[in-house]
Amino acid sequence: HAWGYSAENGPEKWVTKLPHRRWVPASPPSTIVPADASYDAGLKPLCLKYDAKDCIDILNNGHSFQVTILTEGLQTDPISGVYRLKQFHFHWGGAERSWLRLHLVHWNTKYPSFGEAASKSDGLAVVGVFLKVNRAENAQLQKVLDTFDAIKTKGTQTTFPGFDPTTLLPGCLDYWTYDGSLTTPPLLESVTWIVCKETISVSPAQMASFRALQFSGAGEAACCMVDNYRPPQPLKGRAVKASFQ
Ligand SMILES: NS(=O)(=O)c1ncc[nH]1
Ligand SMILES: [Zn+2]
Repeated sequence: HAWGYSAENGPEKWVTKLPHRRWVPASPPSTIVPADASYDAGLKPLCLKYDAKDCIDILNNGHSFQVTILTEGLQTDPISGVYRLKQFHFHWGGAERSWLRLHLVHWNTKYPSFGEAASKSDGLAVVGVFLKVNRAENAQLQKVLDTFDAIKTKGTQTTFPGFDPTTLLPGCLDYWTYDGSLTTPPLLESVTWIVCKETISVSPAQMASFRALQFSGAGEAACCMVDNYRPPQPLKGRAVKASFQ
């Protein structure tokens, strides 16, 4: 049966066929990067270019919600080549763990499609941004939250035109980068993780909106969408490089 985040079908049950390198812990930036992160002068600035006209819709897929994009975006240099934004989504904690993470999922356009790229070691690049719960409301993020009534339950979606994902990025794009895997099944080991040092803010009320979404489908017993994240996994000796000193 389908994977999820419950005791029955959650991360402990995600049996992976291949020996997977684990993705590096994505916990609050203060702890995400082990002290052994090393500055790499060869890393160039993260250059994210998206076009608002390419945002098309927003979907509750039963694990998170994702905004699907038509065309490209990312050009950056921990990883040479042009990566195209495919979708972005979030992960967040439950009441006692008020944090959120934004993942902008890109695929390497040297491959014909996301599906092809997803199985290649240089196929995917996910930009991770941490959201910190502060007093300030995030007006850009609110545009995403305003669709939540229409995507409350699994399988619902609505149009979401004209949103520019760069408006969700922090001002400073210093980042850490390391090789890892998708954090959801099939946990493919094809992700170059690019995690921004700087966070963006979200208000407590906005945080509550995320938790009003449901894993469950309409007509099913309501199950709030919280803790939809994979617990941190060990670095397993992989180097984490920093684009900043
Ligand atoms: N959470 S993640 O960014 O690793 C991901 N994207 C697509 C599937 N899983
Ligand atoms: Zn994710």
